Amino acid sequence: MDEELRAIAWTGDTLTLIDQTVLPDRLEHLEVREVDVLVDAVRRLVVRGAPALGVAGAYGVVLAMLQAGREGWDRATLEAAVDRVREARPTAVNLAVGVDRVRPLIDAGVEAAAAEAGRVLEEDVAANRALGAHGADWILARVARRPLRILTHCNAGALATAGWGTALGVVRELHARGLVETVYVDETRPLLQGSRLTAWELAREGVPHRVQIDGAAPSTVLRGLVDVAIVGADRIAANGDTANKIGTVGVALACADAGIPFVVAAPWSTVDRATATGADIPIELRDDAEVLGRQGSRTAPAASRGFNPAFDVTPARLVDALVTESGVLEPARGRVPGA
Ligand SMILES: CSC[C@H]1O[C@H](OP(=O)(O)O)[C@H](O)[C@@H]1O
Repeated sequence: MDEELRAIAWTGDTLTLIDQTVLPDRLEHLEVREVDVLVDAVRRLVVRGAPALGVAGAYGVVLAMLQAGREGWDRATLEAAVDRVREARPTAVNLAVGVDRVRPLIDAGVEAAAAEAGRVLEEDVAANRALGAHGADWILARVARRPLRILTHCNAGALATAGWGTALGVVRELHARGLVETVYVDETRPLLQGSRLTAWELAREGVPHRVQIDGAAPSTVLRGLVDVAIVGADRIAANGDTANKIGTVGVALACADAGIPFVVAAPWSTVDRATATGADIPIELRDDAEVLGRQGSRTAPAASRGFNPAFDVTPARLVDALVTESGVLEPARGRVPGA
């Protein structure tokens, strides 16, 4: 494996994104200099994952400032453009957090705003490295100090963050210690972030893994084939309820029934104390076509409609560990962010 994987980078006036819609077939980059190109990239999941969206939001403010200077926007036009970035996807709280980190610096100028956005990026990489170690330590202390069989859902890796990853940050740390036997990777329909992105990250680094259909996950857990499940998060409420990719709560229910740890790995930037419970987390409803296919490749009759919530909410009582950069909370035991 060559240099560390970075999904998002800033070079002076351009945000360079790995285009995650064409992985694993092609590694291509999208260079973004305009706000509405970034908004489209967020909505199409060219860039995706809560922490990565936080960085995109932060630099989205800088892009808006630069475009305002090029095109002579007034302040209202600039603020409306920043709002479009902030509202591009509703569930991952990091997008709004990233915008709100940089927006107050609009009057301070592009250099100051870009410097703050750079801090958002580097803070996330540092947080992921730290939470990876905390998560590995917590798991090894509670499961066993031997190579482990892990299950993960969706992609919470370097591609979903500024670098290293959250759930995959814990996996990378365990792998570095020689303590990963295999990773069961849920393919994660409909957009296949697991089979396309997580498997790509693990394969390029030689981490043993097997891709499974989402529907296999509860059975794999209940058959005793998994020692621990580790997932990311898009928004964590004050009571510890956690929004993550659709299909996550099924994994958590199986883990609870099987008595194995269900671990959420996320930086504090994903915790939203202003959201009291999971019932208050906005769940993104995406296009039917992602579920049903489009003309010529439909997976259901033309008369069928789809139902495509992109996230679900796992209640805190099912979250054995919330792994952050400053340590591990245990929501299932009542140790929650808002306590
Ligand atoms: C480290 S956050 C990853 C998180 O974000 C993903 O959602 P999406 O691919 O729609 O941006 C998924 O929920 C992951 O767990």
